[in-house]
Formats: sequence, structure tokens, C-alpha cells
Amino acid sequence: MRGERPVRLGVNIDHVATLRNARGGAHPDPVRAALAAQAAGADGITAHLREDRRHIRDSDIARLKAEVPLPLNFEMAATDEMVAIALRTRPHACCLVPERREERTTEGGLDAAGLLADLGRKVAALKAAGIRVSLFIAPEADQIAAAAALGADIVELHTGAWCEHRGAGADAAAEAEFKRLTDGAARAAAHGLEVHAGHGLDFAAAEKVAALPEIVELNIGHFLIGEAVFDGLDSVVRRMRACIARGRGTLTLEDVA
Ligand SMILES: CC(=O)[C@@H](O)[C@H](O)COP(=O)(O)O
Ligand SMILES: NCC(=O)COP(=O)(O)O
Repeated sequence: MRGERPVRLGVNIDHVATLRNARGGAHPDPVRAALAAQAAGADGITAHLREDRRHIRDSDIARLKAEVPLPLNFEMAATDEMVAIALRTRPHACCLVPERREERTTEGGLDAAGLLADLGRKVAALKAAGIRVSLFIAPEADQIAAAAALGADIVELHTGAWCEHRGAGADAAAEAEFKRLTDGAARAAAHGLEVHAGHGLDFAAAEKVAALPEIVELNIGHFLIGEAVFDGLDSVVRRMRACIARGRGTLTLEDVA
């Protein structure tokens, strides 16, 4: 549709680092992957420095900031350690995510409503340093209101539950979860928050969620890196951009070239 604003694609390169760390060496290099994603049209790079450093390491974050001319979305737990790293690094944005050492991947959204006092101090410190602050939350009214009250710039709506229902063929549950995402996106935009989404998205899911008019950015990693094993990172990033553009109605000849 004419006049629609394109949805940005943030490529999460965590699992390039997972593969690198499998042998304890330096290959494949997450920074090289970020540069390849940029060449394929990615609008930003997302990297999650976990407390246990299971994939992305401190040196990766420093090199991404220094060597990759794309906005860096630094995902982190809301701990004093990570805030200090963020203040030293000064990424384009910090996305505060919940983190439990024993989890396989991010399991839920940040409990912004339950952590207002602690988060308030940290959000203020990050914003004072000129860093945009995103909260990774479930599409729930109280969490969205808390994000706005905290002065966050962005909410990233957790699409994991919806993607799990889709993958399991649980159509009614998937439909109900997508309705939560649809309502959450509208509510967040009404609060003046920039609306992102991510977790578990594949080509079809990204196309569907990109059709929500409030969505400004999608952050996608695990599926893309998995597909890149078969078809190459350049090809899968270009295909994902085309899926997102088709969903938003902003497809151009460049997307299908
Ligand atoms: C917050 C989120 O959904 C992901 O961006 C996060 O990075 C998932 O953690 P892993 O990459 O460790 O699976
Ligand atoms: N915040 C979501 C993200 O960066 C990527 O999540 P996934 O695609 O690796 O599940």
C-alpha cells in the first residue's frame, strides 16, 4: 500500500557465536555475519550478551560497535553489570530482557510492572547516556503501561508463545495469541511507544506480524541463522526482507531482485 513505512529488520547473530564457541576458536565470526547481513539489507544488528556468555561475548559487543556501521541493539539482563557495559559501549539501543541461567532461551517477557523501582533507575541511566531503551515484554496491558511509565522508548513484543502455538498446529491458541499481539501493538502505540516484535519468527510468521500497522521493527535470529546453514546468510536475509515487505505492503523490485 502506498505511503506505508517499511518495517525494519534487525538480525540477531547470537547463534553464529553459538557455532563459533562449539570449538572454542574464532570461526565463524559474528562480526563477519553482521557485515554480511548489512550487505544483504539488514537495518540493524541485535546481540544478546548473556550473563553466562554462552554465545555472544564482551569482545563481540565491542567489535560490533566498532566495526559494523549499523544500529546495534544490545540485548541484556537489567543488571548493574550489564548497565555498566552498556554505558561503556554506548550502543544505539539496549533491549532489557529477562534472563535465567538455566533457561535454554528467553522464556517470557520482562516483568516491568513488578520491577518498576529497580528498572526506573536503570532506564534513566541508559537514557541519560543517549541510549534508546527497549523493554522485551509480553503483550499485556500492565506491562505496556509500566514500560510507558518507566520512560522506555520502545517495547519489543514477545512473539514466542504465538510462534510455539503455530509450530504445534494449535490453531485456536495461535489465533488467540495473535489477537493479544494485535491488541498489544495498538495499545503500545497509543502509549507513544515504538513497537518492535521478536522471538521465534520464521518467514511466514514475520510476514504476518509485519502486517500489523504499529510494528516498526522485527528482530529475528535463530531461524535465520538456521536457514543460512542451507541457503547462505545473504539469501535468507534478502528473503526475510521480502517477506516482511510483502506483509507490510512495501514490496519493491529491489526486494524481489
Ligand atoms: C529476547 C529474545 O527473544 C532473543 O533475542 C534472545 O536473544 C533469546 O536468547 P538466545 O539468543 O540466547 O536464544
Ligand atoms: N528479540 C528477539 C531476537 O532478537 C531474536 O529472537 P530469535 O529469532 O532468535 O528467537
